[in-house]
Amino acid sequence: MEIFHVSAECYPVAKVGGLADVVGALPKYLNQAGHQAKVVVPGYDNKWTNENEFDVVHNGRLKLGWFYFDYTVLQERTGKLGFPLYLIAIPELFDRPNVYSYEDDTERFTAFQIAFLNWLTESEQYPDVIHCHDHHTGLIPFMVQQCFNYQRLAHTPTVITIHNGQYQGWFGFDKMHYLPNFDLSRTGFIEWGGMINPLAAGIKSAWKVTTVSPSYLEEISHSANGLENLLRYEKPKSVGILNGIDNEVWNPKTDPMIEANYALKDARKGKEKNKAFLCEQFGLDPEKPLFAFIGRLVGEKGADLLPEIFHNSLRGHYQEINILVLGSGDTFVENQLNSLKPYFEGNYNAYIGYNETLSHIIYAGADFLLMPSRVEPCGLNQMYALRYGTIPIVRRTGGLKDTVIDFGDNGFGICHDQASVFDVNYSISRAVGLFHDKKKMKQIVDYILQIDHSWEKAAGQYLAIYNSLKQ
Ligand SMILES: Nc1ncnc2c1ncn2[C@@H]1O[C@H](COP(=O)(O)OP(=O)(O)O[C@H]2O[C@H](CO)[C@@H](O)[C@H](O)[C@H]2O)[C@@H](O)[C@H]1O
Repeated sequence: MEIFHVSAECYPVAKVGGLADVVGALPKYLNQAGHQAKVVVPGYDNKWTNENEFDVVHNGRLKLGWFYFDYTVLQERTGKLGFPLYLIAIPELFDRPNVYSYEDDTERFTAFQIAFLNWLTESEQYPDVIHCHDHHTGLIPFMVQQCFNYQRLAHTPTVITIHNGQYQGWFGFDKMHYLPNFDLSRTGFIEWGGMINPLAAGIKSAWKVTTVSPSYLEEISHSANGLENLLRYEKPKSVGILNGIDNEVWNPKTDPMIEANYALKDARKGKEKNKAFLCEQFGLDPEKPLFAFIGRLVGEKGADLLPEIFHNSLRGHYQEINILVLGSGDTFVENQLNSLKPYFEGNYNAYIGYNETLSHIIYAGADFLLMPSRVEPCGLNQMYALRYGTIPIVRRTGGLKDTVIDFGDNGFGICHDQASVFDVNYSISRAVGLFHDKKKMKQIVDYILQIDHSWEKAAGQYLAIYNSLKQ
């Protein structure tokens, strides 16, 4: 079966968060299962693109409202990612280093989607499935079905995966002329709440909707940033599939980014070496439990709670614990996290920014990983933590609820119900107790190192969906 995955991100080509990890892994596993899964992302002007080689496979021109843009489709030459990778280069819109947060993001991602469909129709490619990811590609299922230019693709099954329903890509009807012509009586398919809503358009028009965990599918029928009623209505065509992780990239035995590699039998030593490295880099004490947070510093992740949580725990367990943060996002939170440093020197540090290598070393060297998320559609960090023998401390929500069981319930993690300062401080206190129970700690670490969250299972569930859509 031939499947095109279309996305704004793909690891290692362009990564902002977990979307990239999924799009960089799932297609590889689909190919290993004997299918032809391909990935299409915009051609950004970033390090990865500049360091790799491509062949031009198509040149075209697209119309966006009153403007015309030339675009080129480039194919990565070696196939080393485990899937054919195509970049759609639209120099005026994507020749920039970052993935998002430009004023013309609406124009950029609408043009990207049009270019993708133009390319398929002009080169007469008819895949078995087009799989879209998040709102940046949510207009594709609509355009395939409704735009006159793409009539020949009208019967191609489309799937949309919601990685994060908070962001929907809204824009006004003053930009409706960006879309290629369609029967205006179908305008309802792109509208939600008086705006053009690309995520809603994807949900309405795609043949199947998937969310990245079963619990998240339940949650979004009552909390989805305005899309609750739509998601409830579309529930019969929706499925929750828990993400996997790329066991080749995230493998403590072979990971080239960490200080010392390890497996089950030498996990204690290996983790100690990584912890020692981190503690030296960040002026922390390797004898004390190390708590870490990795992620985007935004409300969904509970990042605004972190400064108070850290302040309370560092005072309550005075000089007994270490805390290390890696993240970027809300400037106010970034400043607050930085401003804690002088008060708790030797026990607390923060790296404000994005650093892939450091994230791997933290998963390997920390004892506990904090995830006080308000919303967590799946969450990959807790699965990476488990893979590296680090105990996750999570709020029971979305995918966190589906993947972590409290050690008090014969499980292996620490769970709390509220995204509140009190709940997290209490969980940290429980973790300190656990850390000093060496026997229990070893038993849990040995157990979690053997949990398998690889993509094989989830890839099989996606294949079952694709097969059910076969014409
Ligand atoms: N400062 C930093 N430096 C280095 N690495 C950093 C970093 N900040 C984040 N990361 C990395 O980015 C990824 C984050 O993935 P998540 O799944 O936790 O969240 P995200 O909210 O981006 O994804 C959304 O999509 C994914 C995929 O479906 C869902 O799991 C999730 O719940 C949903 O919110 C991890 O690989 C993490 O290590």
